[in-house]
Amino acid sequence: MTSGRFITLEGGEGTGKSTQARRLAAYLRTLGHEVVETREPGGSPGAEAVRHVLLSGAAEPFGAEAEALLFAAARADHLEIVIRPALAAGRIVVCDRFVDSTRVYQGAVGQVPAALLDTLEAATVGGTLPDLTLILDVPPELGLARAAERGKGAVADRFEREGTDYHAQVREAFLARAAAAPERCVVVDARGGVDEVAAAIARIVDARLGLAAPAAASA
Ligand SMILES: Nc1ncnc2c1ncn2[C@@H]1O[C@H](COP(=O)(O)OP(=O)(O)O)[C@@H](O)[C@H]1O
Ligand SMILES: Cc1cn([C@H]2C[C@H](O)[C@@H](COP(=O)(O)OP(=O)(O)O)O2)c(=O)[nH]c1=O
Repeated sequence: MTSGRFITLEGGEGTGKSTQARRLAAYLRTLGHEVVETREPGGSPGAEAVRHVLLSGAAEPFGAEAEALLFAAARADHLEIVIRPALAAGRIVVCDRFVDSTRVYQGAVGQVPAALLDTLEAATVGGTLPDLTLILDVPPELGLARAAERGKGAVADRFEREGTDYHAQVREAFLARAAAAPERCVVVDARGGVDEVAAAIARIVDARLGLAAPAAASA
C-alpha cells in the first residue's frame, strides 16, 4: 500500500492557516486525492478534550512544562487515532498546526528546555514528521487584526490575549524554524488575499510533492 503525504500549516494567529488548510484540502480533492483535514491541538476526541483544557482559560494557566506535556499528550492521541491510520491508508493529511507550534510557543517563547521537547517529540511524533510544512507569514499587527475580526464577540483564548511583542517573537521563531529545515519548510508570504495565497500554496505543493496527477502516479 502506498503511504500518504503529511502536510502541515504553521504560523502565528490570524496568518490564515485554517482558511488555507481548507482551500488546500479542496484543491487536492479536485486532483482526485483522498484528504483528511485536521488540526492541533485537537483532531481526535481525546485531543479535542485536552484542547479545551489548554485553551478555554477556565483554569489557572499551566506552567510551561506542564503545558508542553499536555500538548504532547494531545498529539500522541491525534497521531494514533487519526494521522497514522490516514497515512497508512494512502490519504493526504492536511493539519492546521503541529510540532513546529510546540517548538515555537513552548520552546522559543515559553523557554521549555529543548531536551524535554526533544524527548516528547521522539515519544510522540517519532518518524511521523511532515513531508511539507507551510509556514504562513504576516506582520504580527495584520495577524492580530485578522484574528480580532474573526473572533468578534467571542472570548479570546489565552494565547490571543497576548500582545504584539509576543506575536512578533512567535513570528521570528517560526522563520527560524523554516531556515533550520529548508528541505521540509517553505515560508509563504500570506499578506495577500485568500485566493492569491491559496494559489501560491498550490504551486508550492505541486513543486514539492508532485501531487498533480494521482492517477498517473498509481498507474
Ligand atoms: N488572506 C487573507 N486576507 C484577509 N483575511 C483573511 C485571509 N486569510 C484569512 N483571513 C481571515 O482572517 C481571519 C483569520 O483567519 P484564519 O484562517 O482563522 O487564521 P489562523 O487559522 O491562522 O488563525 C478569518 O476571519 C479569515 O476569514
Ligand atoms: C499545536 C500547538 C498550539 N499551541 C497554541 C498556539 C495557538 O495560540 C493555540 C491554538 O489556537 P488555535 O485557535 O488553533 O490557533 P489560531 O488562533 O492560530 O487559529 O495553541 C501551542 O502553544 N503549542 C502547540 O503545540
